[in-house]
Amino acid sequence: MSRSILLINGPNLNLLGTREPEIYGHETLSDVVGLAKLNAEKLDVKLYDFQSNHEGAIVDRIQQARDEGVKGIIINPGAFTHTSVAIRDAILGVDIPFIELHVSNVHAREAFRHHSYFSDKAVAIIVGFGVKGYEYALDFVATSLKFA
Ligand SMILES: O=C1C[C@@](O)(C(=O)O)C[C@@H](O)[C@@H]1O
Repeated sequence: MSRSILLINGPNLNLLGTREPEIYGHETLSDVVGLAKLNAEKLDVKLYDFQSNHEGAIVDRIQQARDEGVKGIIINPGAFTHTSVAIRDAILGVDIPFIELHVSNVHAREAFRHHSYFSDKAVAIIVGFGVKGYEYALDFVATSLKFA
């Protein structure tokens, strides 16, 4: 399979489903990843998935993606969205196009969530669609020429 996509979830997203459910909903990360894998199969793409609470581990995973020939990255950097120059540099360093995704509408929340170290470089941003955003992102990446 020539097209592979990497889905990255940053810190605390392993708690999806139990973490502040009024903001992030009731579906777990394994629900989300399970559905994404099924959809990837239908779209004929290989999906790698990775979750970490550690900045350096995410940097390492992004660097590995280049060796794997990953064509597109979908990333929910969690709180690192608002702090991480290192993850930004990694994703620019490997030169793989990416989509930035947030489950919640970060712009309707605290001011410190309004700034992102990723948005100005992302192909597209998905914000506030709940976990449905992961389905939209995968569909877009798998069918977009930018990720061919
Ligand atoms: O951990 C998260 C999750 C988040 O990225 C989201 O998916 O809505 C929004 C971030 O501000 C927050 O730190």
